[in-house]
Amino acid sequence: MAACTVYSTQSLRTNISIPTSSSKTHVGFNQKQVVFYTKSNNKRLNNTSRYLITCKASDSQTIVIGLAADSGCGKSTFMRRLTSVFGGNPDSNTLISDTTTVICLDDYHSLDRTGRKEKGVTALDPRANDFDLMYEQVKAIKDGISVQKPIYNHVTGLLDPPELIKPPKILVIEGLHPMYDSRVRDLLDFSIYLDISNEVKFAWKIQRDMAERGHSLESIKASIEARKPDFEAYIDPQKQYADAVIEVLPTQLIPDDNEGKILRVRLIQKEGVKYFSPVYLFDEGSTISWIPCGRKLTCSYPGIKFFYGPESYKGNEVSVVEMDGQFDRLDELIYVESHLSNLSSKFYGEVTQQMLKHADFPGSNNGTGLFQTIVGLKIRDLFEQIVASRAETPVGATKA
Ligand SMILES: Nc1ncnc2c1ncn2[C@@H]1O[C@H](COP(=O)(O)OP(=O)(O)OP(=O)(O)O)[C@@H](O)[C@H]1O
Ligand SMILES: O=C(CO)[C@H](O)[C@H](O)COP(=O)(O)O
Repeated sequence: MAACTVYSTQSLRTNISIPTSSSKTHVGFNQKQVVFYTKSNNKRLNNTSRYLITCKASDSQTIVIGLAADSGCGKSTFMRRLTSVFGGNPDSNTLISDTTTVICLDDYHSLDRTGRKEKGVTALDPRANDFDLMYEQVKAIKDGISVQKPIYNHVTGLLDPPELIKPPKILVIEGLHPMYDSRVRDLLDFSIYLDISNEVKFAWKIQRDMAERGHSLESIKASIEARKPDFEAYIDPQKQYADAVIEVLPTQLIPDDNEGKILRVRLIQKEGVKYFSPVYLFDEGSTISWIPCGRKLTCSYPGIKFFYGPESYKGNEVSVVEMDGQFDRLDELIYVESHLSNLSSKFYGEVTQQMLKHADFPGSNNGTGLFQTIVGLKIRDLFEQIVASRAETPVGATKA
């Protein structure tokens, strides 16, 4: 239950307050109203109009983060970095730390694998997903109410019996459609889109699905092609709504490179988002190109190039930090970190420390790992700011 203070309306000015669990009553919540029960026999009390309930939202509201990307685009890797920033265990299967719970939106597939096949729709098609249930459950969790969430089983292609999800401090909803439905989108306190270009997606898919899942090159190509129209219609447009986009492109340092190993990664940060202040290089608002290679940073061919500047993105004002190339020595990242500002780190060198801690994660030697780590710190900062602001102002005042 949320920690709420119950005031008698007649005696507000005389400062008489009844705590949430007084000797005679305790307070319950359903989705619409506050309900009083007697303690002795848990009987509902109807005549509660004399009371005014004031709840501090910090105690009762979950912060919701949306992470959108196509399958195989690094969502799990990003979640492991985020969990680690919050002090959780990034190697746990459930990715649940004391603070964060991650829900994979595949669990809201309304059609199982056979159902999709019969109807001739992909999992990316909104018709294969239950947005009403997604909205109701995310809203309930945000309001502090536990839900029985369905589970989509990727091994069997069927829906398993549901599992209980209790409201955490931070809920991350990750998957194909966190920003597709406007009702769900409006519940998000912050949103991220991982935008992996087709060339790079292909290289990653081959690496994973051939090496780890035994798929053939032809089948991987066919699956990417089959998903393309729905990806473009339903997934890609969500990036216009994202507060931060991590865009992953082939390098520009090697002319006509098509290996997809060296990456140019752009962190696109929306301006004017509450509790989110974009990271910048050297001088906020300026436009800068920087090649840090030299005495303080070892760079083998083709080197490393940074860029920072303002841009317009999908009709929004954004600022972009870009890194092309990869680090030879990860400990030297501290040199780059010292030139970045507004990182929301707790101490000098925290970004480098996080990157070194997970040096074995994919992308740790390039901009994907660097920017995922920075966005993780930004989410922690956003969370701390929201909690602090709620602690200052009790935002809910309800007459029962
Ligand atoms: N930054 C990266 N650099 C290189 N390869 C990467 C990177 N991120 C992910 N990959 C590759 O892509 C694969 C998929 O990554 P990950 O499991 O994090 O993606 P996902 O979006 O969670 O996938 P799915 O939705 O299919 O479970 C990894 O096994 C790895 O091969
Ligand atoms: O795009 C996806 C998100 O992960 C999957 O393809 C979708 O969830 C369907 O899963 P499966 O192929 O295991 O039936």
